[in-house]
Amino acid sequence: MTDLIPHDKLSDMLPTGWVLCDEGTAMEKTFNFADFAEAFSWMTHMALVSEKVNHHPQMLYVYKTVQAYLTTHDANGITEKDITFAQKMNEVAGDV
Ligand SMILES: C[C@H](O)[C@H](O)[C@H]1CNC2=NC(N)=NC(=O)C2=N1
Repeated sequence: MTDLIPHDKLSDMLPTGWVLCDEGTAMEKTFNFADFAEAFSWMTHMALVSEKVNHHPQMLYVYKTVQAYLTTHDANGITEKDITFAQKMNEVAGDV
């Protein structure tokens, strides 16, 4: 079982652009890409990464904007897995 990160520690651990939501049980970020192809390629890349690490974000796209949402369902809150995955999302997306 992956451990929940204590709520008071969470804010300092969020990667750039990510914010807490759902009463601190999840985190989200909106990515704005140059065009649809960029957005969807990134989503596909992240989907393949999520399969590799067995941790799956929620992603909602509207044309070239993607809202990413992370929580650890098994723990009903935010764990290291979410923080690490969010960092990876930022890294792959670049400065968007
Ligand atoms: C059975 C499977 O390993 C689990 O359901 C994994 C899959 N991907 C997951 N993704 C996320 N975001 N949270 C989980 O708890 C989780 N658990």
